[in-house]
Amino acid sequence: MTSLNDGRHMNDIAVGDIETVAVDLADRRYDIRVGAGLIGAADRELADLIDGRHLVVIADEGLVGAPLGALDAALKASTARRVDTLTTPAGESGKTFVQYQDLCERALALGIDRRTLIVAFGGGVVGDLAGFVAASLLRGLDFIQIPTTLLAQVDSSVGGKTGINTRHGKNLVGAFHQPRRVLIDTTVLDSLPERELLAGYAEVAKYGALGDRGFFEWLEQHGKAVIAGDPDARRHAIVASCRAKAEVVAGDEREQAGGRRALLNLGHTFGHALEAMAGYDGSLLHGEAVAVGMVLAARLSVRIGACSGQDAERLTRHLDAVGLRTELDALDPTRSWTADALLAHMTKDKKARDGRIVFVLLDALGEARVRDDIDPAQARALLTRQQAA
Ligand SMILES: NC(=O)c1ccc[n+]([C@@H]2O[C@H](COP(=O)([O-])OP(=O)(O)OC[C@H]3O[C@@H](n4cnc5c(N)ncnc54)[C@H](O)[C@@H]3O)[C@@H](O)[C@H]2O)c1
Ligand SMILES: O=C(O)C(=O)C[C@@H](O)[C@H](O)[C@H](O)COP(=O)(O)O
Ligand SMILES: [Zn+2]
Repeated sequence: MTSLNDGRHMNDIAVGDIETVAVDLADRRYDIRVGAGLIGAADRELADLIDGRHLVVIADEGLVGAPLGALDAALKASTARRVDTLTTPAGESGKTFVQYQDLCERALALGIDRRTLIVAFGGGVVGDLAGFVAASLLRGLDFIQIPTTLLAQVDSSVGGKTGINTRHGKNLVGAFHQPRRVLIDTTVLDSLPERELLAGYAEVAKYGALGDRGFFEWLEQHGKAVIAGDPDARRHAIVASCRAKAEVVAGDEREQAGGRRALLNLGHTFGHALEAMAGYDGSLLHGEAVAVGMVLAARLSVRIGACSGQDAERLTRHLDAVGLRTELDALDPTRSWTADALLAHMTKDKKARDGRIVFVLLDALGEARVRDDIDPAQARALLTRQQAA
C-alpha cells in the first residue's frame, strides 16, 4: 500500500491503457476515462476543456500531499489561465449547507466567471458538494469529476446527481448537473483504507444485484481480488460499473417516474434511513449502509413473494464473504434501529409519493424493480423481526 504522503510523485507513474465509457446524453454527452496514472496526465486528458480557462479545484483536505500535488502540477502545466485550489473537510459530516456556502463564497472571492471550470477532486462527498457548487454558482459552471475513492469511481462521479444532506435526510437539497468529463485514475485507490474500499464495493455489488447476474457471478469469483487491489480485477469492476451506470443514466437522466434510474437506489431506501439515524458522523459509511440496505431489500422481496430465499441468501453471503456487515445488529449493537424511526426516515426519501414509501426490490438476483405497492406493515414486520433476531 502507498501512503498518501510518501513523497512519491504520481506524475511519475506511467499512464497505462485507457478505456473510455461514454455517457450518451445528446448535447451533454461526456466521456469517463479509466486508466492508471491519469491524475498526473490531467493536463493532456483535459486539454480540450481547459483551453485558457480559470480552474478552481475543490479538493478533499485529506488528499493534500501526493495526490493533490500531482493534480496541481499537471494542471499548472496545462494551458489554464490560472489554477486555484479550495480544500474542504473530509467525510460525510462535510456535506452540509455550511460547507456549501463556504465554498461558494470562497470561489466568488477568487473572481470566477462563467468560463471558470470547477474540478471536483475527492470521494463522493466532495463530488456531490463541488458538483452542487458548480450547478449553482453563477447559475451553472462546467465541472470535471476526478474521483479518488472506489465508491466515487464506480458510482457518484457519474450521472450528475449533486447535493448536500440536511437534518431531514440524505441529499435532500441538490441538482442534476452533469460533469463534462470523468477522469478515473485507478492507482489513487492504493492509499484508500480498506474500510472505504469495502464501502465502495457495496455499490459495485449493487450493479450485479440490480441488473446483471453474470457480473454478480464474476464478483463472487473476483470480489476479494477487487478489494485486495489486483489491478486487472479492479479495473474490470470499475469499467463494468461505469458502463452499467452510464447506460441507466443515458436512458433516464432525471429519475423519472417509471424510468430505470431509480433502480440505482437498490438498498438506499433502507440505507439512507440508517445513515440519517447514525447522524453522518463517520460511524456508518454510505456504502456500509447500502450493503445492509440491500440485504433488507432482498429479504423484503422474499417476504412479499417476489424473490427466492436462495437469491436473497446468496447476496447476503457474498457481501458477508468480502467483509461487509449485513445485519442491523452488527452495525452498532448499542443502538436501537427501531422500525418506527427507520420508517419515519423512509417516508422522507425522494422516491416517496403521496406519503407512500417506494422500494427497489428484487424479482431475482440480477433483476430489480421499483415497487410502489408495498404495504409498509411488511417492512415494519421485517425490521421488527431483524431486531429481535
Ligand atoms: N451522486 C451520486 O450519484 C452518488 C452515488 C453514490 C454515493 N454518493 C455519495 O457519496 C458519498 C460517499 O462517498 P465516499 O464513499 O467516496 O466517501 P468520502 O468522499 O467521504 O471519502 C471517504 C474517505 O476517504 C478519504 N479519501 C478519499 N480519497 C482517498 C484516497 N485516494 N486515499 C486515501 N483516502 C482517501 C476521504 O478523505 C474520506 O475520509 C455519500 O455522501 C453518498 O451519498 C453519491
Ligand atoms: O445515481 C443514482 O441515481 C443513484 O441512485 C446512485 C446512488 O448510489 C447514490 O447514493 C445516490 O446519491 C442516491 O440517490 P438519491 O436520489 O436517493 O440521493
Ligand atoms: Zn449510493
